[in-house]
Amino acid sequence: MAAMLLETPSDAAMRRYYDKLASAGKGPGLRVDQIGGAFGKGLFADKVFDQDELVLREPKLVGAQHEHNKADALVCSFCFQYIGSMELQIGRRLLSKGDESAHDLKETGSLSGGEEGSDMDLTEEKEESENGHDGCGCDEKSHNRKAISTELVDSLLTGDLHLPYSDKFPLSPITSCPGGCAEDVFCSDMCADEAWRTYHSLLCAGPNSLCENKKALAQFKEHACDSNDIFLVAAQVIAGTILQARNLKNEILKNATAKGKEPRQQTHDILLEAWEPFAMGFKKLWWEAVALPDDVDPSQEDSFRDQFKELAIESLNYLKEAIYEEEYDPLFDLEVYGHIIGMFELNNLEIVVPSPVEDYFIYIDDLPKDDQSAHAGTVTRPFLDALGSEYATYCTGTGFFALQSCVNHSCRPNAKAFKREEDRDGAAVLLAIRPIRKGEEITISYIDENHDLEERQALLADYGFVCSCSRCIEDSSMKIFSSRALAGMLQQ
Ligand SMILES: C[S@@+](CC[C@H](N)C(=O)[O-])C[C@H]1O[C@@H](n2cnc3c(N)ncnc32)[C@H](O)[C@@H]1O
Repeated sequence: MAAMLLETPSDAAMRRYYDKLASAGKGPGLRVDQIGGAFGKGLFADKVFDQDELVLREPKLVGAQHEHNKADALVCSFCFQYIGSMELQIGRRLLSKGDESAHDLKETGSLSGGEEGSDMDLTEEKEESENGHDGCGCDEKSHNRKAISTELVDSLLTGDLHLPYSDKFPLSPITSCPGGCAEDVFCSDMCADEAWRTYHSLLCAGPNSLCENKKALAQFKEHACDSNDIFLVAAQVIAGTILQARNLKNEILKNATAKGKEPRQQTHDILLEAWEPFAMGFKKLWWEAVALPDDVDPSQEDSFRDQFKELAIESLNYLKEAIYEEEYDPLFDLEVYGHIIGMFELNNLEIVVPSPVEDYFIYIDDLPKDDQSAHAGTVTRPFLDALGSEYATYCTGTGFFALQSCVNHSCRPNAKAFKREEDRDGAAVLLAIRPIRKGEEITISYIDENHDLEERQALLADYGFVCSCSRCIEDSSMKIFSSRALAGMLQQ
Protein backbone atom coordinates (compact mmCIF):
# COMPACT_ATOMS: atom_id res chain seq x y z
CA MET A 1 0.00 0.00 0.00
CA ALA A 2 2.88 2.40 0.75
CA ALA A 3 4.07 1.79 -2.82
CA MET A 4 0.64 2.88 -4.11
CA LEU A 5 1.03 6.22 -2.36
CA LEU A 6 4.29 6.74 -4.23
CA GLU A 7 3.05 5.76 -7.70
CA THR A 8 3.18 8.52 -10.29
CA PRO A 9 -0.46 9.49 -10.88
CA SER A 10 -1.92 8.60 -14.26
CA ASP A 11 -2.58 11.42 -16.74
CA ALA A 12 -6.30 10.97 -16.10
CA ALA A 13 -5.89 11.23 -12.29
CA MET A 14 -3.75 14.32 -12.74
CA ARG A 15 -6.31 15.87 -15.10
CA ARG A 16 -9.10 15.19 -12.59
CA TYR A 17 -7.21 16.79 -9.70
CA TYR A 18 -6.13 19.97 -11.50
CA ASP A 19 -9.57 20.35 -13.16
CA LYS A 20 -11.07 20.14 -9.67
CA LEU A 21 -8.76 22.94 -8.50
CA ALA A 22 -9.68 25.03 -11.55
CA SER A 23 -13.43 24.59 -10.98
CA ALA A 24 -12.91 25.64 -7.36
CA GLY A 25 -11.51 28.92 -8.74
CA LYS A 26 -7.84 28.14 -7.94
CA GLY A 27 -5.36 29.66 -10.39
CA PRO A 28 -7.78 31.45 -12.75
CA GLY A 29 -6.43 31.62 -16.31
CA LEU A 30 -4.01 28.74 -15.70
CA ARG A 31 -3.93 25.01 -16.39
CA VAL A 32 -1.54 22.19 -15.57
CA ASP A 33 -0.46 19.91 -18.42
CA GLN A 34 1.98 17.08 -18.96
CA ILE A 35 5.01 18.10 -21.00
CA GLY A 36 6.85 14.82 -20.70
CA GLY A 37 10.56 14.00 -20.72
CA ALA A 38 12.70 15.72 -18.09
CA PHE A 39 10.07 18.40 -17.60
CA GLY A 40 7.25 16.23 -16.25
CA LYS A 41 4.28 18.52 -15.90
CA GLY A 42 4.14 22.30 -16.10
CA LEU A 43 1.85 25.28 -15.54
CA PHE A 44 0.40 26.92 -18.66
CA ALA A 45 -1.35 30.19 -19.43
CA ASP A 46 -4.96 29.66 -20.47
CA LYS A 47 -5.31 33.35 -21.28
CA VAL A 48 -3.09 36.27 -22.20
CA PHE A 49 -1.19 37.85 -19.30
CA ASP A 50 0.15 41.39 -19.67
CA GLN A 51 3.56 42.40 -18.41
CA ASP A 52 3.50 42.89 -14.59
CA GLU A 53 0.06 41.23 -14.35
CA LEU A 54 -0.62 38.87 -11.48
CA VAL A 55 -0.31 35.31 -12.80
CA LEU A 56 -0.90 33.35 -9.60
CA ARG A 57 -1.68 34.02 -5.96
CA GLU A 58 -2.10 30.86 -3.97
CA PRO A 59 -2.13 29.85 -0.29
CA LYS A 60 0.08 26.97 0.83
CA LEU A 61 -1.11 23.39 1.11
CA VAL A 62 1.29 22.86 4.00
CA GLY A 63 4.04 25.04 5.43
CA ALA A 64 5.56 26.54 8.53
CA GLN A 65 7.52 29.52 9.73
CA HIS A 66 11.16 28.61 10.34
CA GLU A 67 11.77 27.86 14.02
CA HIS A 68 14.76 30.22 14.19
CA ASN A 69 12.58 33.04 12.85
CA LYS A 70 9.84 32.78 15.47
CA ALA A 71 11.40 35.23 17.89
CA ASP A 72 11.85 37.75 15.06
CA ALA A 73 8.30 37.78 13.77
CA LEU A 74 5.03 36.97 15.51
CA VAL A 75 2.80 35.72 12.71
CA CYS A 76 -0.38 33.70 12.20
CA SER A 77 0.66 30.03 12.16
CA PHE A 78 -1.71 29.40 9.26
CA CYS A 79 -1.45 32.37 6.86
CA PHE A 80 1.78 34.03 8.14
CA GLN A 81 0.30 37.52 8.51
CA TYR A 82 1.95 39.58 11.25
CA ILE A 83 -0.33 39.79 14.30
CA GLY A 84 -0.63 41.53 17.66
CA SER A 85 0.60 45.10 17.54
CA MET A 86 3.65 47.08 16.53
CA GLU A 87 4.55 47.40 20.23
CA LEU A 88 4.37 43.63 20.70
CA GLN A 89 6.41 42.90 17.57
CA ILE A 90 9.17 45.28 18.65
CA GLY A 91 9.02 44.20 22.32
CA ARG A 92 9.33 40.47 21.49
CA ARG A 93 12.21 41.15 19.15
CA LEU A 94 14.03 43.15 21.80
CA LEU A 95 13.34 40.45 24.36
CA SER A 96 14.94 37.83 22.14
CA LYS A 97 17.86 40.16 21.43
CA GLY A 98 18.23 40.51 25.20
CA ASP A 99 18.33 36.73 25.54
CA GLU A 100 20.93 36.52 22.79
CA SER A 101 23.05 39.19 24.47
CA ALA A 102 22.85 37.35 27.77
CA HIS A 103 23.88 34.20 25.90
CA ASP A 104 26.78 36.06 24.24
CA LEU A 105 27.87 37.32 27.62
CA LYS A 106 27.87 33.80 29.03
CA GLU A 107 29.72 32.35 26.04
CA THR A 108 32.41 34.99 25.65
CA GLY A 109 32.56 36.84 28.94
CA SER A 110 31.94 40.12 27.18
CA LEU A 111 29.13 41.63 25.17
CA SER A 112 31.32 43.02 22.41
CA GLY A 113 33.04 39.65 21.98
CA GLY A 114 29.70 38.13 21.00
CA GLU A 115 29.01 40.49 18.14
CA GLU A 116 30.49 38.12 15.59
CA GLY A 117 28.40 35.30 17.05
CA SER A 118 25.81 35.01 14.31
CA ASP A 119 27.78 35.53 11.11
CA MET A 120 25.03 34.15 8.93
CA ASP A 121 22.43 36.58 10.21
CA LEU A 122 24.70 39.54 9.84
CA THR A 123 25.55 38.68 6.25
CA GLU A 124 21.88 38.31 5.40
CA GLU A 125 21.07 41.66 6.98
CA LYS A 126 23.90 43.30 5.07
CA GLU A 127 22.57 41.92 1.83
CA GLU A 128 19.13 43.26 2.66
CA SER A 129 20.62 46.69 3.32
CA GLU A 130 22.45 46.60 0.00
CA ASN A 131 19.20 45.69 -1.69
CA GLY A 132 17.74 48.92 -0.43
CA HIS A 133 15.70 47.66 2.49
CA ASP A 134 17.53 49.75 5.02
CA GLY A 135 15.79 53.06 4.72
CA CYS A 136 14.95 53.96 8.28
CA GLY A 137 18.03 55.95 9.16
CA CYS A 138 19.48 53.41 11.55
CA ASP A 139 23.23 53.05 11.54
CA GLU A 140 23.53 50.32 8.92
CA LYS A 141 27.31 50.13 8.96
CA SER A 142 27.35 49.13 12.57
CA HIS A 143 25.77 46.01 13.94
CA ASN A 144 26.27 47.40 17.43
CA ARG A 145 23.03 47.55 19.29
CA LYS A 146 22.55 49.99 22.09
CA ALA A 147 21.30 48.61 25.38
CA ILE A 148 17.72 49.30 26.37
CA SER A 149 16.17 48.96 29.83
CA THR A 150 14.05 45.89 30.58
CA GLU A 151 11.35 48.25 31.92
CA LEU A 152 11.03 49.87 28.52
CA VAL A 153 10.86 46.50 26.77
CA ASP A 154 8.28 45.31 29.32
CA SER A 155 6.15 48.39 28.72
CA LEU A 156 5.96 47.42 25.04
CA LEU A 157 5.08 43.83 25.85
CA THR A 158 2.38 44.73 28.35
CA GLY A 159 0.88 47.38 26.08
CA ASP A 160 1.53 50.14 28.66
CA LEU A 161 3.58 52.07 26.13
CA HIS A 162 1.84 53.20 22.98
CA LEU A 163 4.31 54.08 20.22
CA PRO A 164 3.55 57.23 18.19
CA TYR A 165 1.72 56.55 14.91
CA SER A 166 1.60 52.78 15.56
CA ASP A 167 -2.15 52.93 14.88
CA LYS A 168 -1.24 53.63 11.23
CA PHE A 169 0.01 50.02 11.12
CA PRO A 170 -2.84 48.00 12.63
CA LEU A 171 -2.28 44.25 12.98
CA SER A 172 -4.94 41.62 13.61
CA PRO A 173 -5.37 40.78 17.30
CA ILE A 174 -4.04 37.40 18.39
CA THR A 175 -6.49 34.48 18.24
CA SER A 176 -5.48 31.61 20.49
CA CYS A 177 -5.29 27.99 19.41
CA PRO A 178 -8.65 26.18 19.92
CA GLY A 179 -6.67 23.26 21.35
CA GLY A 180 -5.19 25.49 24.03
CA CYS A 181 -1.52 25.22 23.03
CA ALA A 182 0.75 28.22 23.40
CA GLU A 183 2.90 27.35 20.38
CA ASP A 184 0.47 28.31 17.64
CA VAL A 185 -1.40 31.59 17.37
CA PHE A 186 -3.63 32.89 14.61
CA CYS A 187 -4.90 36.10 13.00
CA SER A 188 -8.57 35.05 13.04
CA ASP A 189 -11.01 32.30 13.99
CA MET A 190 -11.06 31.38 10.32
CA CYS A 191 -7.32 30.62 10.22
CA ALA A 192 -7.44 28.90 13.63
CA ASP A 193 -10.32 26.67 12.46
CA GLU A 194 -8.71 25.91 9.09
CA ALA A 195 -5.44 24.91 10.79
CA TRP A 196 -7.33 22.81 13.33
CA ARG A 197 -9.36 21.06 10.64
CA THR A 198 -6.49 20.44 8.22
CA TYR A 199 -3.61 19.31 10.52
CA HIS A 200 -3.28 21.06 13.86
CA SER A 201 -5.84 19.06 15.87
CA LEU A 202 -3.48 16.05 15.67
CA LEU A 203 -0.28 18.03 16.21
CA CYS A 204 -1.43 20.39 18.98
CA ALA A 205 0.23 20.20 22.39
CA GLY A 206 -2.75 21.74 24.19
CA PRO A 207 -5.34 20.08 26.44
CA ASN A 208 -7.95 19.77 23.64
CA SER A 209 -5.55 18.09 21.23
CA LEU A 210 -6.62 14.89 19.46
CA CYS A 211 -3.06 13.58 19.78
CA GLU A 212 -3.01 10.61 22.12
CA ASN A 213 0.67 10.72 23.09
CA LYS A 214 1.63 14.32 23.74
CA LYS A 215 4.92 13.33 25.33
CA ALA A 216 6.05 11.67 22.09
CA LEU A 217 4.69 14.66 20.15
CA ALA A 218 6.85 16.98 22.26
CA GLN A 219 9.87 14.74 21.58
CA PHE A 220 9.10 14.77 17.86
CA LYS A 221 8.96 18.58 17.86
CA GLU A 222 12.11 18.93 19.92
CA HIS A 223 13.95 16.59 17.55
CA ALA A 224 12.73 18.62 14.55
CA CYS A 225 13.76 21.93 16.14
CA ASP A 226 17.21 20.53 16.95
CA SER A 227 17.77 18.91 13.57
CA ASN A 228 15.58 20.15 10.70
CA ASP A 229 12.25 21.93 11.01
CA ILE A 230 11.13 20.50 7.66
CA PHE A 231 9.95 17.46 9.69
CA LEU A 232 7.23 19.68 11.19
CA VAL A 233 5.89 20.33 7.69
CA ALA A 234 6.09 16.62 6.82
CA ALA A 235 4.00 15.95 9.95
CA GLN A 236 1.37 18.36 8.59
CA VAL A 237 1.11 16.22 5.44
CA ILE A 238 0.61 13.04 7.47
CA ALA A 239 -1.77 14.55 10.04
CA GLY A 240 -3.69 16.35 7.26
CA THR A 241 -4.08 13.16 5.24
CA ILE A 242 -5.34 11.22 8.29
CA LEU A 243 -7.86 13.95 9.15
CA GLN A 244 -9.07 14.17 5.55
CA ALA A 245 -9.39 10.36 5.36
CA ARG A 246 -11.45 10.36 8.57
CA ASN A 247 -13.74 13.03 7.10
CA LEU A 248 -14.19 11.12 3.86
CA LYS A 249 -14.94 7.94 5.80
CA ASN A 250 -17.56 9.68 7.94
CA GLU A 251 -19.20 11.16 4.85
CA ILE A 252 -19.35 7.76 3.16
CA LEU A 253 -20.79 6.23 6.32
CA LYS A 254 -23.40 8.98 6.60
CA ASN A 255 -24.47 8.62 2.96
CA ALA A 256 -24.66 4.84 3.20
CA THR A 257 -26.68 5.02 6.43
CA ALA A 258 -29.06 7.50 4.83
CA LYS A 259 -29.62 5.00 2.01
CA GLY A 260 -29.82 2.07 4.43
CA LYS A 261 -26.82 0.35 2.81
CA GLU A 262 -23.43 -0.95 3.98
CA PRO A 263 -20.59 1.45 3.08
CA ARG A 264 -18.60 -0.08 0.19
CA GLN A 265 -15.50 2.10 -0.03
CA GLN A 266 -12.24 0.40 1.01
CA THR A 267 -9.87 2.05 3.50
CA HIS A 268 -7.10 2.17 0.92
CA ASP A 269 -9.34 3.98 -1.62
CA ILE A 270 -10.19 6.54 1.05
CA LEU A 271 -6.54 6.96 1.94
CA LEU A 272 -5.58 7.40 -1.71
CA GLU A 273 -8.25 10.06 -2.11
CA ALA A 274 -7.10 11.95 1.00
CA TRP A 275 -3.49 11.74 -0.21
CA GLU A 276 -4.35 13.14 -3.67
CA PRO A 277 -2.85 16.68 -3.27
CA PHE A 278 0.49 15.17 -2.26
CA ALA A 279 0.34 12.35 -4.80
CA MET A 280 0.65 15.03 -7.49
CA GLY A 281 3.95 16.49 -6.21
CA PHE A 282 7.15 15.55 -8.04
CA LYS A 283 9.14 13.40 -5.57
CA LYS A 284 12.43 11.71 -4.87
CA LEU A 285 13.78 10.19 -1.66
CA TRP A 286 15.10 12.97 0.54
CA TRP A 287 18.47 11.40 1.28
CA GLU A 288 18.97 10.75 -2.44
CA ALA A 289 17.70 14.16 -3.57
CA VAL A 290 19.82 16.43 -1.36
CA ALA A 291 22.73 17.91 -3.25
CA LEU A 292 26.19 16.95 -2.01
CA PRO A 293 27.73 20.16 -0.58
CA ASP A 294 31.08 21.29 -2.00
CA ASP A 295 32.81 20.71 1.33
CA VAL A 296 31.84 17.03 1.46
CA ASP A 297 34.40 14.75 -0.16
CA PRO A 298 32.71 12.51 -2.79
CA SER A 299 34.23 9.48 -1.02
CA GLN A 300 32.06 10.43 1.99
CA GLU A 301 28.85 10.63 -0.04
CA ASP A 302 27.32 7.40 1.30
CA SER A 303 27.81 8.36 4.93
CA PHE A 304 26.56 11.90 4.18
CA ARG A 305 23.33 10.46 2.74
CA ASP A 306 23.04 7.90 5.56
CA GLN A 307 23.01 10.75 8.11
CA PHE A 308 19.92 12.22 6.45
CA LYS A 309 18.24 8.83 6.38
CA GLU A 310 19.09 8.28 10.06
CA LEU A 311 17.54 11.65 10.98
CA ALA A 312 14.38 10.75 9.07
CA ILE A 313 14.17 7.38 10.87
CA GLU A 314 14.49 9.07 14.28
CA SER A 315 11.92 11.71 13.40
CA LEU A 316 9.42 9.20 12.00
CA ASN A 317 9.73 7.01 15.11
CA TYR A 318 8.72 9.92 17.35
CA LEU A 319 5.87 10.89 15.02
CA LYS A 320 4.63 7.30 14.93
CA GLU A 321 4.60 7.14 18.72
CA ALA A 322 2.62 10.35 18.79
CA ILE A 323 -0.09 9.93 16.12
CA TYR A 324 0.12 6.41 14.62
CA GLU A 325 -3.15 4.82 13.44
CA GLU A 326 -3.09 1.29 12.13
CA GLU A 327 -5.73 2.09 9.56
CA TYR A 328 -3.41 4.61 7.96
CA ASP A 329 -0.23 2.59 8.44
CA PRO A 330 1.17 3.28 4.90
CA LEU A 331 1.52 6.96 5.78
CA PHE A 332 4.09 6.00 8.43
CA ASP A 333 6.31 4.07 6.02
CA LEU A 334 9.91 5.34 5.91
CA GLU A 335 9.91 5.47 2.08
CA VAL A 336 6.75 7.60 2.17
CA TYR A 337 8.22 9.91 4.84
CA GLY A 338 11.47 10.20 2.86
CA HIS A 339 9.53 11.03 -0.32
CA ILE A 340 7.42 13.69 1.42
CA ILE A 341 10.57 15.48 2.56
CA GLY A 342 12.21 14.87 -0.84
CA MET A 343 9.12 16.47 -2.43
CA PHE A 344 9.70 19.55 -0.27
CA GLU A 345 13.38 19.57 -1.24
CA LEU A 346 12.45 19.67 -4.94
CA ASN A 347 9.37 21.88 -4.90
CA ASN A 348 9.08 24.06 -1.82
CA LEU A 349 9.01 27.81 -2.03
CA GLU A 350 10.76 29.91 0.59
CA ILE A 351 8.00 31.94 2.23
CA VAL A 352 8.95 35.56 2.92
CA VAL A 353 6.64 38.14 4.47
CA PRO A 354 7.91 41.72 4.67
CA SER A 355 7.97 43.16 8.17
CA PRO A 356 5.55 45.95 9.17
CA VAL A 357 8.21 46.95 11.74
CA GLU A 358 10.38 48.04 8.83
CA ASP A 359 7.49 50.04 7.33
CA TYR A 360 6.84 51.63 10.70
CA PHE A 361 10.39 52.92 11.24
CA ILE A 362 10.60 54.13 7.64
CA TYR A 363 7.30 55.96 8.14
CA ILE A 364 8.65 57.68 11.27
CA ASP A 365 11.87 58.60 9.49
CA ASP A 366 9.96 60.03 6.50
CA LEU A 367 7.56 62.20 8.52
CA PRO A 368 7.67 65.89 7.53
CA LYS A 369 9.98 67.63 9.96
CA ASP A 370 7.96 69.33 12.71
CA ASP A 371 7.54 69.10 16.49
CA GLN A 372 5.38 65.99 16.28
CA SER A 373 7.85 64.10 14.11
CA ALA A 374 10.70 65.21 16.38
CA HIS A 375 8.79 63.78 19.33
CA ALA A 376 8.08 60.53 17.44
CA GLY A 377 11.78 60.28 16.57
CA THR A 378 12.82 60.80 20.17
CA VAL A 379 10.42 58.14 21.48
CA THR A 380 11.25 55.53 18.86
CA ARG A 381 15.01 56.09 18.53
CA PRO A 382 16.02 54.01 21.59
CA PHE A 383 14.06 51.04 20.18
CA LEU A 384 15.58 51.40 16.74
CA ASP A 385 19.06 51.69 18.21
CA ALA A 386 18.47 48.66 20.42
CA LEU A 387 17.29 46.61 17.44
CA GLY A 388 20.29 47.72 15.40
CA SER A 389 20.53 46.81 11.74
CA GLU A 390 18.38 43.74 12.37
CA TYR A 391 15.26 45.83 12.85
CA ALA A 392 13.89 44.76 9.46
CA THR A 393 14.16 40.98 9.71
CA TYR A 394 11.33 39.40 7.73
CA CYS A 395 9.13 36.43 8.55
CA THR A 396 10.57 33.40 6.76
CA GLY A 397 9.32 29.87 6.33
CA THR A 398 8.81 27.14 3.80
CA GLY A 399 5.69 25.95 2.02
CA PHE A 400 4.42 23.47 -0.54
CA PHE A 401 1.88 24.88 -3.00
CA ALA A 402 -0.44 22.95 -5.34
CA LEU A 403 0.06 25.08 -8.49
CA GLN A 404 3.29 26.94 -7.82
CA SER A 405 5.01 23.55 -7.37
CA CYS A 406 4.17 22.77 -11.02
CA VAL A 407 6.15 25.75 -12.34
CA ASN A 408 9.28 24.69 -14.21
CA HIS A 409 12.52 26.60 -14.33
CA SER A 410 13.73 28.55 -17.36
CA CYS A 411 16.90 30.61 -17.75
CA ARG A 412 14.68 32.85 -19.93
CA PRO A 413 11.64 33.04 -17.63
CA ASN A 414 8.37 34.85 -18.33
CA ALA A 415 7.33 35.18 -14.66
CA LYS A 416 8.87 35.75 -11.25
CA ALA A 417 7.95 35.10 -7.63
CA PHE A 418 7.37 38.54 -6.17
CA LYS A 419 5.53 39.99 -3.18
CA ARG A 420 3.52 43.11 -4.03
CA GLU A 421 2.74 45.80 -1.48
CA GLU A 422 -0.59 44.10 -0.71
CA ASP A 423 0.87 40.60 -0.30
CA ARG A 424 1.33 40.58 3.44
CA ASP A 425 0.95 36.85 4.05
CA GLY A 426 2.56 33.55 3.13
CA ALA A 427 0.81 33.11 -0.23
CA ALA A 428 2.89 32.27 -3.31
CA VAL A 429 2.67 35.16 -5.77
CA LEU A 430 3.81 35.05 -9.39
CA LEU A 431 3.89 38.09 -11.70
CA ALA A 432 4.43 38.18 -15.47
CA ILE A 433 7.76 39.82 -16.35
CA ARG A 434 6.75 40.13 -20.01
CA PRO A 435 3.53 39.57 -21.95
CA ILE A 436 2.59 35.86 -21.89
CA ARG A 437 0.61 34.29 -24.74
CA LYS A 438 -2.35 31.96 -24.22
CA GLY A 439 -0.97 28.40 -24.30
CA GLU A 440 2.57 29.46 -23.30
CA GLU A 441 4.21 27.66 -20.39
CA ILE A 442 4.64 29.79 -17.25
CA THR A 443 8.28 29.60 -16.11
CA ILE A 444 10.32 31.23 -13.38
CA SER A 445 14.05 31.16 -12.75
CA TYR A 446 15.06 29.14 -9.70
CA ILE A 447 18.48 30.85 -9.77
CA ASP A 448 20.01 34.18 -10.76
CA GLU A 449 19.86 33.66 -14.52
CA ASN A 450 22.36 36.43 -15.28
CA HIS A 451 25.20 33.93 -15.45
CA ASP A 452 26.82 32.05 -18.28
CA LEU A 453 25.88 28.46 -19.13
CA GLU A 454 28.47 26.76 -16.89
CA GLU A 455 27.59 28.87 -13.84
CA ARG A 456 23.87 28.33 -14.37
CA GLN A 457 24.40 24.58 -14.68
CA ALA A 458 26.45 24.57 -11.48
CA LEU A 459 23.73 26.49 -9.60
CA LEU A 460 20.97 24.23 -10.93
CA ALA A 461 22.92 21.13 -9.95
CA ASP A 462 21.82 21.99 -6.39
CA TYR A 463 18.23 21.54 -7.60
CA GLY A 464 19.12 18.09 -8.93
CA PHE A 465 18.48 18.53 -12.65
CA VAL A 466 20.19 19.53 -15.87
CA CYS A 467 18.31 22.43 -17.40
CA SER A 468 16.76 21.79 -20.82
CA CYS A 469 15.29 25.27 -21.32
CA SER A 470 15.51 26.95 -24.72
CA ARG A 471 18.34 29.24 -23.61
CA CYS A 472 20.48 26.39 -22.29
CA ILE A 473 19.89 24.39 -25.48
CA GLU A 474 20.90 27.40 -27.61
CA ASP A 475 23.94 28.12 -25.42
CA SER A 476 25.01 24.45 -25.47
CA SER A 477 24.72 24.15 -29.23
CA MET A 478 26.59 27.44 -29.60
CA LYS A 479 29.32 26.01 -27.39
CA ILE A 480 29.50 22.79 -29.44
CA PHE A 481 29.52 24.82 -32.65
CA SER A 482 32.33 27.09 -31.36
CA SER A 483 34.46 24.19 -30.15
CA ARG A 484 33.98 22.35 -33.47
CA ALA A 485 34.84 25.50 -35.40
CA LEU A 486 37.94 25.94 -33.25
CA ALA A 487 38.93 22.29 -33.77
CA GLY A 488 38.43 22.77 -37.54
CA MET A 489 40.63 25.86 -37.52
CA LEU A 490 43.32 24.03 -35.62
CA GLN A 491 43.26 21.17 -38.14
CA GLN A 492 43.69 23.51 -41.10
C1 LIG B 1 9.19 22.40 -8.94
S1 LIG B 1 9.20 21.03 -9.94
C2 LIG B 1 8.38 21.63 -11.36
C3 LIG B 1 7.24 20.75 -11.74
C4 LIG B 1 7.65 19.40 -12.25
N1 LIG B 1 8.02 19.48 -13.64
C5 LIG B 1 6.56 18.34 -12.06
O1 LIG B 1 6.39 17.50 -12.93
O2 LIG B 1 5.92 18.36 -11.01
C6 LIG B 1 10.90 20.99 -10.38
C7 LIG B 1 11.31 19.78 -11.19
O3 LIG B 1 10.88 19.90 -12.55
C8 LIG B 1 11.92 19.53 -13.46
N2 LIG B 1 12.37 20.74 -14.18
C9 LIG B 1 11.99 22.00 -13.91
N3 LIG B 1 12.56 22.86 -14.77
C10 LIG B 1 13.33 22.15 -15.60
C11 LIG B 1 14.20 22.49 -16.69
N4 LIG B 1 14.36 23.74 -17.09
N5 LIG B 1 14.87 21.50 -17.31
C12 LIG B 1 14.71 20.20 -16.92
N6 LIG B 1 13.89 19.82 -15.89
C13 LIG B 1 13.22 20.78 -15.23
C14 LIG B 1 13.05 18.99 -12.60
O4 LIG B 1 12.88 17.60 -12.47
C15 LIG B 1 12.84 19.68 -11.27
O5 LIG B 1 13.36 18.97 -10.18
